[in-house]
Amino acid sequence: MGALDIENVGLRFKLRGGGEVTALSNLHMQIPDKQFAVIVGPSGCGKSSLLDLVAGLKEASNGECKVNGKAVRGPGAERGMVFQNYSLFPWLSVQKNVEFGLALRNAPQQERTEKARYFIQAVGLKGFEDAYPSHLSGGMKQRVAIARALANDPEVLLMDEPFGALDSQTRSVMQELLVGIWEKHQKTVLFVTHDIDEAILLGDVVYTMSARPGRIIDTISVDLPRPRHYDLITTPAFIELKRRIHKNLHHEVQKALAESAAVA
Ligand SMILES: Nc1ncnc2c1ncn2[C@@H]1O[C@H](COP(=O)(O)OP(=O)(O)OP(=O)(O)O)[C@@H](O)[C@H]1O
Repeated sequence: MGALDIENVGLRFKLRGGGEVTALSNLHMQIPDKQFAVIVGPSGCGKSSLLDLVAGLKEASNGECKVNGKAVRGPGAERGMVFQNYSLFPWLSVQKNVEFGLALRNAPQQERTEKARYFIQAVGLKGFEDAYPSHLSGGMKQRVAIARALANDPEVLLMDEPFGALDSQTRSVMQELLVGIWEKHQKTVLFVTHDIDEAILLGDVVYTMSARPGRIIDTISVDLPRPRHYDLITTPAFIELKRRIHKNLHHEVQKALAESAAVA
């Protein structure tokens, strides 16, 4: 079970020189168990902040995030996070990076070894168990980060632009890998991206956020059949979804630019 409720969430940051920034306001989302939910939004609208709130890395100024009805009060093993910059421990091997969450939970060594091996294989890195992050490509590092999150057996996988730093070919392979893992392991996924094609190719639902303060302004169910191959992006159904998301985003980016011009 990994249902996620985001109820009337607001987030404000106090600024050092006085005043505050409202990053999120009146944000509502209801993500059912096992759904692949994608968020797109203009830069600075609060997407990372929202994931941090669900991960328990930040605290909401008002409202609440709930996992299976239980309010988030801090980080927890039922939520796994994957960041754009991989966030691997450079001094640990692939095997030890993937074991990390299990070690934190004092899982027996045999369980750590077996689970890590299983997920290293699942992300296609068998044979690289003893390698260190500095010897891996970006795509390989992100596979390790995904294996590390999965080894901890989270119910909800939070992914903050995980493929943003990868070239388009690697990105497309990683998208297929992730969907395969999601279908097999039945996780709830909350995935942030700037890439509209990626959002539609991956998501059951695509949420569009407004310019800051971020809230959900559009929710689109993507009813395209799976598996979704890249060829799909030239079909009329795909183009129609893309047009709708693009139009909303364009409007929000214009709004954000107009606001910053007014402040300047
Ligand atoms: N610690 C902080 N103090 C003040 N403002 C902050 C702080 N952290 C984030 N912000 C502001 O809150 C807003 C939301 O930031 P956030 O990083 O969540 O946006 P984002 O949508 O993920 O951006 P991007 O797409 O560019 O990664 C931004 O305007 C940012 O400048």
